[in-house]
Amino acid sequence: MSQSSSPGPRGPQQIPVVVLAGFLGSGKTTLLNHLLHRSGGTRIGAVVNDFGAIEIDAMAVAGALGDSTVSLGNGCLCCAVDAGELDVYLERLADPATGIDVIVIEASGLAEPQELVRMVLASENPRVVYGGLVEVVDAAEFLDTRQRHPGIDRHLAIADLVVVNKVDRAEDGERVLGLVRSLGEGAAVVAATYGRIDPEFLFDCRPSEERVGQLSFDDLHRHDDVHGNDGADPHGGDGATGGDAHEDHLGHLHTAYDSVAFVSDLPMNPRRLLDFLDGRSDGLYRIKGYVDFGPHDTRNRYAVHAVGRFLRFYPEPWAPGDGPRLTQLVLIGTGIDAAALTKELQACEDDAPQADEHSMWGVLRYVPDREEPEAGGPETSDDPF
Ligand SMILES: Nc1nc2c(ncn2[C@@H]2O[C@H](COP(=O)(O)OP(=O)(O)OP(=O)(O)O)[C@@H](O)[C@H]2O)c(=O)[nH]1
Repeated sequence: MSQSSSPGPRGPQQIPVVVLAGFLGSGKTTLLNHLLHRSGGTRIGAVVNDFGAIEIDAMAVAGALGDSTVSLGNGCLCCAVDAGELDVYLERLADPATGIDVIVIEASGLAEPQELVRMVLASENPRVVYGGLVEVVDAAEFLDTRQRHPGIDRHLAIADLVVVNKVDRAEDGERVLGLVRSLGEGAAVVAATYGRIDPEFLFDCRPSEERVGQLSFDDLHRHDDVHGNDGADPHGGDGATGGDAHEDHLGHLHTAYDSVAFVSDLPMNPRRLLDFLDGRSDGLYRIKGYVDFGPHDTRNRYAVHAVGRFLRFYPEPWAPGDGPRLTQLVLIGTGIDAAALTKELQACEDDAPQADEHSMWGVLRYVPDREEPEAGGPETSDDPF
């Protein structure tokens, strides 16, 4: 491999840029929040990329980061943003005045990691250096996801560190770990729940001088055949956010997915929303956002996460600075009908002034025990890291 394909050793003033990738809902935001809470004196800057039109992930990390986070919404970073645009953000975060020690790019769950690596390597900013690729795997969903998208193997093959997350939910965590190890081609593999890994893993996951993850020089300079073919119909979906199958990113995961953004200033009826969620199709793989149940719970908004058949609500008190009380949801899936979904969600709106008794029971069934941290929330104090 040509030496010119690899970043040189980190200079004294250089800030590593770590790419944090992984399929939809695997736990990237949860891991990023863990790092933010547990990184001690290390100051982390984050670039958060949302697939949907509402920047839910950025909302989930912004509280912890303030001005150290920049958000690149509405489309996969791998295609929607060019290297020059990313450079502007890296420049801002790498400014010595920010005091940032490491930058983490949280990719959307449908981004192609090799494209992101390429973009970081293309950065002309002498203050940043590529810091490695971390892939988060959802141990509970991995076997199914891999069946639908065999191209995912390729993502693991170029990773420097693979975090096999959600081992608490996996039926056979050991099998998934073994499989990931065999696909990781030398990457460090670490099991985790709620992304709780030792931050040292990440900040030390810089590749050696000889390699950029498992990417070869040719991989990095060839656009055509590095994407792998996952068998998904690149023209699937109705052409919303993810449907623009451009020649350059034909075969990218996101070309088979569409997203729908739903915003409402009317409260949602909890029973109707639950019926909607319980009846969601398998193609509707990921839902995330915040729900206002109005009179059914005037004190809290509810962060909602659906990943495959997994569903959770996380109540969080409304804060005075939250602005108008809105429901904001992003729905991501294959073969979804945006207009029909919007209509179904509109049918969940409810401006009745009073809550009926027990209306929240269905929702509360999906509120986790206290020890489960919310994707954007604080962690329990007995975390090992
Ligand atoms: N049971 C369990 N749930 C987890 C774990 N890690 C994350 N979750 C939950 O999984 C859901 C999705 O987590 P996120 O961190 O938002 O996932 P993500 O990869 O950022 O999602 P996208 O950005 O949409 O791709 C949330 O409800 C998390 O609380 C885990 O180890 N175990």
